[in-house]
Amino acid sequence: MSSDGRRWGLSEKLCLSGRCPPTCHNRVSQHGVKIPLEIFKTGKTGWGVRSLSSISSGSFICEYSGELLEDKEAEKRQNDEYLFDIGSNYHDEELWEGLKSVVGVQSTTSSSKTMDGFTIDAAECGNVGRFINHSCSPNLYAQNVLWDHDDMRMPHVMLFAVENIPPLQELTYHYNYTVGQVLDENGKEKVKHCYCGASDCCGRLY
Ligand SMILES: C[S@@+](CC[C@H](N)C(=O)[O-])C[C@H]1O[C@@H](n2cnc3c(N)ncnc32)[C@H](O)[C@@H]1O
Repeated sequence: MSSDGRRWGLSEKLCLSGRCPPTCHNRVSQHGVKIPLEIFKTGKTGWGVRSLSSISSGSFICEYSGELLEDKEAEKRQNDEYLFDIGSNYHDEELWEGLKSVVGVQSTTSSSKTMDGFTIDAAECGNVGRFINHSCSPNLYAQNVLWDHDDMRMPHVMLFAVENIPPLQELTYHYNYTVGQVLDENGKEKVKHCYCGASDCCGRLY
């Protein structure tokens, strides 16, 4: 999965100053999973996740947890099914410069151009987030959140509801792959067909 298109959690970044209390509403993703999530067997995409209760738009669902790897280490992994590429091209230098003056924190990186990419691998260790499938018409989105350190290369990846979601509807987010982007060890294009079933499904994850 790739992070292209995701944006930083602006309001949570303001809490980097550490001046807000633990009850601050901007800390919604720091208190763990609050929604009763169920892992279930889907028709075509293996295990998936749904909620036993209704979810309000904007609610925090869960973190995508796993082993944090440098991209070059992740590329060597045989099993790429649970990789989440945090990426580095979401970095918004102008936004960060503005925030630094507001919250008085320093980025540990000087420029987006020098940032190394990181990937989360949930194959061996992870949480419920590793079972959430891709959809071309998703009801969740992934957002980068910084709260316990200020290294922008390795944010927490948090999943939030895009809309009100009724009970038992499968939870999905867009993996943000580009078709043709994933290559095998010989440089040959890898193909993974998409079975999300959305009317606007493009037919491929990558
Ligand atoms: C992070 S795992 C999601 C959980 C997975 N379904 C399982 O059973 O563990 C990602 C993998 O699930 C499958 N998958 C997820 N969404 C899919 C989709 N829309 N179409 C086809 N396969 C999908 C792919 O094999 C993908 O590499």
